[in-house]
Amino acid sequence: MSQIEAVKEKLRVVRILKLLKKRYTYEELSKITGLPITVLNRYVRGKVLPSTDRAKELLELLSPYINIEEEVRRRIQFDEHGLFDNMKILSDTNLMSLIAEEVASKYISKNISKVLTAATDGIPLAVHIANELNVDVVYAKKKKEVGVEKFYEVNYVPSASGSVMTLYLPQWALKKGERVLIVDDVIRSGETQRALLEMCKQAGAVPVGMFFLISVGNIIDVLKNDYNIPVDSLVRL
Ligand SMILES: O=P(O)(O)OC[C@H]1O[C@H](OP(=O)(O)OP(=O)(O)O)[C@H](O)[C@@H]1O
Repeated sequence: MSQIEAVKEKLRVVRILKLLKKRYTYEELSKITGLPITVLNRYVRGKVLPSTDRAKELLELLSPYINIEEEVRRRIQFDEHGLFDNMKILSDTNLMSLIAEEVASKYISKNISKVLTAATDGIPLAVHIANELNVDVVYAKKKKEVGVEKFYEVNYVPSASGSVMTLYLPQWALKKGERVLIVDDVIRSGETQRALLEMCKQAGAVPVGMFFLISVGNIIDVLKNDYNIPVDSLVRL
């Protein structure tokens, strides 16, 4: 294992502990890990990192207690209009990092050169995944910013609106031949995602896969079928 990989593993353990700390007390975590509360507390507060051996041990001991999908599901609470507050998920940088690590491990060998999303809510997840893949992140916006010379532009009809919208991306942001991972927080009708795929087409870029935190209905299977690329979501509603 390289030094960087070892550090990443240690940071992963700290992230897992931080997440578990939201549901378990230090006493409970101490029983699970066999480590004193003071030691666990120092890890959680980022004061020290576990040794390489201890990080491995902790990963094994803690894995049965961690279920990222459940963690996301637990935060989805629908209101009377059938909507939910996704900021309960997107605001948790620790959770986002853990999810991004999993997604990146699937795509790390796929030579991704850009992560592409649509503003606004796709951005936090896209940044975390791009960071893990060590590539840049670009996002299409719903308005034309001044100061940009040329845009890719795609019209689409978002499910809820019933009116035509346009997504804009500066042309410098996506180049011919680039290998693109498309991500977003939620996919419902898939219209936003089809617009992003169309943007890749305009640029001559290659969509390599798609990942969503939450998908509604069977849209994942529809896109997989239509585009013949891996399409996954962490939580299916
Ligand atoms: O699959 P679809 O039916 O296209 O819906 C999914 C899109 O809807 C949400 O964005 P929204 O357009 O609400 O914009 P926002 O991120 O600025 O809230 C979400 O972030 C996705 O981009």
